[in-house]
Amino acid sequence: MQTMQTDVGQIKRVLLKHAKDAFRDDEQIDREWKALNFLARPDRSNAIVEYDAFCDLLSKLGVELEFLPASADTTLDSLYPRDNAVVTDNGIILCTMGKANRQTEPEHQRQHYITRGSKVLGSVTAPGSVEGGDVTWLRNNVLAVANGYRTNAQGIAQLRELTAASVSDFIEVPLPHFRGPSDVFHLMSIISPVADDLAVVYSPLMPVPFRNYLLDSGYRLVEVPEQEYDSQGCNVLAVAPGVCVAVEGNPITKKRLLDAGAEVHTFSGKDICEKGCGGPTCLTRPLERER
Ligand SMILES: NC(=O)NCCC[C@H](N)C(=O)O
Repeated sequence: MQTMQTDVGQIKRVLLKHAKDAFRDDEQIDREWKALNFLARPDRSNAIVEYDAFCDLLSKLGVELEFLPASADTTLDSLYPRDNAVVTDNGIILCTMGKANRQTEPEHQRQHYITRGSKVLGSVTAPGSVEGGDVTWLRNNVLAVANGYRTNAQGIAQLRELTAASVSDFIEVPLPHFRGPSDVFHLMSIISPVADDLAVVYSPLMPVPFRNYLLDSGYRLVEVPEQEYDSQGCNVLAVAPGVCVAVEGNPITKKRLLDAGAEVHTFSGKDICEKGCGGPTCLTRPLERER
C-alpha cells in the first residue's frame, strides 16, 4: 500500500536538489555561507563528490531520484528540500519558511509539483511559518509538529486545519531555546523515526511529555550521545522500516542502531551535512513511500 503518512515506509521516489545546483559557484558560496550561519565554508567540488555518492547510495537502496533545478534566487540552504513541504495522502502542503533567507524555496517546489502533476493540497501562509524539518509522521497517522524558532503557533494552526482529514492525532512539541533563533534546531534535530517501533533521539533536548508519549506508544529509543549531536548523529533517514542512511562519523549512534536490529548505510557528509547543519532527512523530500 502506498502512503505518504509515514517517515519509515520504503521510499519509492524522492525529491532532491543536487549540490552542484544548490551551490551554484564559488562566488555564491563566498557571498552566502556566513550570513546563512554555515559552520564553515563548504567546498563545492567535494560537496558534489559527496552528493553523487549519496545519490548512488539511495539508488542502490531502490529509491527513484528526481531533482529540483538550479535557480538564481535561492541560497545554499536549498540543498535541504525537506524543509519546504509536508507530504500527506491528500496532497502536498507547501511551507512558509521560518528562516528569512529561505523564503523563495517553497515556490520552486510548487513549480516542480505542478510540472509533475502532483497534487498540492495547500500552503502555510505568513505570518504562519512551518518548516518540514519540524514535522514528522509517527505510526498510526500521528503527526508530530514542533513549535520553535522555525515553526510558529500560527503555522501550526494552519497545518492542523490542512491535515484535519488525514491525521488521527496531532501532537505539538514545544522546543527549548537551546542555542537561540539563529541556530538550526528542528524537531528532527531530536528525533528521527527508523521503524514503527524504533526512533533515534537526543533526549537531553526532548520535552518530557513527548519522550514519554513515544515510550508509552511502544517506541524503543536509540540515544544519541552528546558528542555526536553536532555531527548530525540524530538525523537519520529511514529508507525502509529498519533500514537507514546516516552520515559517517557517529560510531556510537551507529553501533546502538545496529544493536537495536537496524541496517545502517553511511555516507560522507562533511560538506553537504556538517557545515550547513543538515543531515540526510534534510537533504531529501520523500514523495512516495510504501507501508
Ligand atoms: N531539516 C533540517 O534540519 N534542515 C537543515 C537545514 C539547515 C539550513 N542551514 C538551515 O539553517 O535551514
